[in-house]
Amino acid sequence: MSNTKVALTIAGSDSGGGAGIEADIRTFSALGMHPTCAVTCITSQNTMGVQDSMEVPLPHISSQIDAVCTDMDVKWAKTGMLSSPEIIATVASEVKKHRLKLVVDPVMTAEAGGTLLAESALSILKEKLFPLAFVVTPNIYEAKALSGVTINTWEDGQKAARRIAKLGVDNVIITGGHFDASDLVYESHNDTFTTISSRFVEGGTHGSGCTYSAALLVYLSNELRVPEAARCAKRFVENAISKSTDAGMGVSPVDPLAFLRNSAAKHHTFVNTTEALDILLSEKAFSKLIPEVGCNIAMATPEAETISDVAGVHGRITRSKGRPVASGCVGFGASKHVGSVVLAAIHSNPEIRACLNVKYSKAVLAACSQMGLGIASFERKDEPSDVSTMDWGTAYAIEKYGKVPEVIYDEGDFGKEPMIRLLGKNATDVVEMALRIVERIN
Ligand SMILES: Cc1ncc(CO)c(N)n1
Repeated sequence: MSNTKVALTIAGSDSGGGAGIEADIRTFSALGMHPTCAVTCITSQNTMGVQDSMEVPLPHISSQIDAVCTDMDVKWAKTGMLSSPEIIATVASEVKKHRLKLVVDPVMTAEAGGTLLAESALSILKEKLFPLAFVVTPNIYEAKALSGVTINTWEDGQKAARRIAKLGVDNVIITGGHFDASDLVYESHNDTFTTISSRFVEGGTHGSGCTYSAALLVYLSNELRVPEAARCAKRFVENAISKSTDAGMGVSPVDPLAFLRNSAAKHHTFVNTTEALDILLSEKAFSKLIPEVGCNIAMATPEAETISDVAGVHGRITRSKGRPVASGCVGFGASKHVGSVVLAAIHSNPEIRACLNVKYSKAVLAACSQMGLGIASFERKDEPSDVSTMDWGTAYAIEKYGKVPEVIYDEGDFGKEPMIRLLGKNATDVVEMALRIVERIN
C-alpha cells in the first residue's frame, strides 16, 4: 500500500495560472498531497477576464478520471468549473463509480469577469452533483443563485445554507459573508452553524475560491472535522491573498505557495546557521574569543520581523576543556540578545542578517581595524532607561557610523561584561570573519 495521499481536481484550466486546476494543483502540493487532475474545460484567461473557452469532450473527461482512479488510491476529489449540463452529468457518474468523497466549488463566474457555468446547468448541478457532495462551498452570490435567498444578514445566510443542504449536501460553507469576510459553516447532520471569523485581507483574489476549496479538501482528507478544516482553509487562503502576485494588469492571482517561499528562506537560514556553528565548534582556537557569558550566533530570514524569524543556538556557546561547545542545537527564536542585534541591523540594511558576539579585548579590536573592518561603538551609560540594550545600542552605533558596520562594541559597565559583535551577510561569513581575527591575534 502506498502512503502517498492523492487529491483529484476536476476543473477548468486557467491559462493565466491564477485559478482553476493551476491553483488547485499548487494548493494540493503546498499542503503535501499528490495532485492529480481531470481537465473539463480549457479557458483562455488572464487577470483581466475570460477571453475564450473550449470544453473537453465528455469521453475524455471520463477517461482522465478513470485513468487516475484505477491506478491510484483516490479518496477525495473536488470539482471546480463544470460548464455544461452534460459535463456535470458525466462527472456525477464518475464520482459515483469511483465512490469519491467530494468537495463541490459551485464556480459560476471568474473574478475578473466571464461566465463559467451555463445558466441551463444550474439545475443539473443541484440535482445530479449536490446529492454526491460532502461539502459545497458557494460564496454569497453563488449561494443566492443556488437558494434564491439574497444574503444581507446572518439569518439570510443560515436560511440559504439550509436550503442548499436540502438538496442532499452534508455540509455547506458560505464564504465571504455579510459585513466582513467571515464564513458560515453549516453541518446538516446536527443542524449546527459555526462562524469562521476573518479580518479583511488586502490583496488580489483571483483564484481565491479554488484555493480555498482545494485547501479544504486537504484538511478534510487529514480527517479534521468540518469547522476545523474550514478554519484551516480560511487561514491558508488569507495568506495566499495577502501575498498575491503582482503579475498582470487586472485582478492579481493569489499565491498558494506563499508560505512555502517563506519556509524555503527559513530552511536556508537554518542550514547556514547550523553550518556556521559546525565550523565554529571544529576550531579549537575559537575558544579564545568566547566571552565569560558565552556567545551565540544568529541569522535572520530575509523578511524577519521578530525573534522567531531569527535562527540561533539554544542555550549558548561556551568553553569546555579548551574547546568551544554548544549547549543546544540551532532553532528559531533561540537567541534573544544576538537575535535582537540582527533585527536592529536588518532594519538599516536588509543584507546584513547575521551576528556573532565575541570576547572584548584591545587585541581583537586592533585585529579588526587592521583587517579594514568598519567599527562603531556605544556606551552603556548613555542608554535610556526604558529600552532594550541590544536594540538601542545597535541602532545607536549604526546611526553614529552612518551605516551598518562589521563590528559593534561596548566597554561594559558594573556587572556587564564588555562585548564585541561581528555582523555580516550570513552566519558562515561572520564565523569566517571571527576565524580570521583569531589567526591575527595568535
Ligand atoms: C478555470 C477557472 N476556474 C475557476 C475560476 C474561478 O476563479 C476561474 N476564474 N477559472
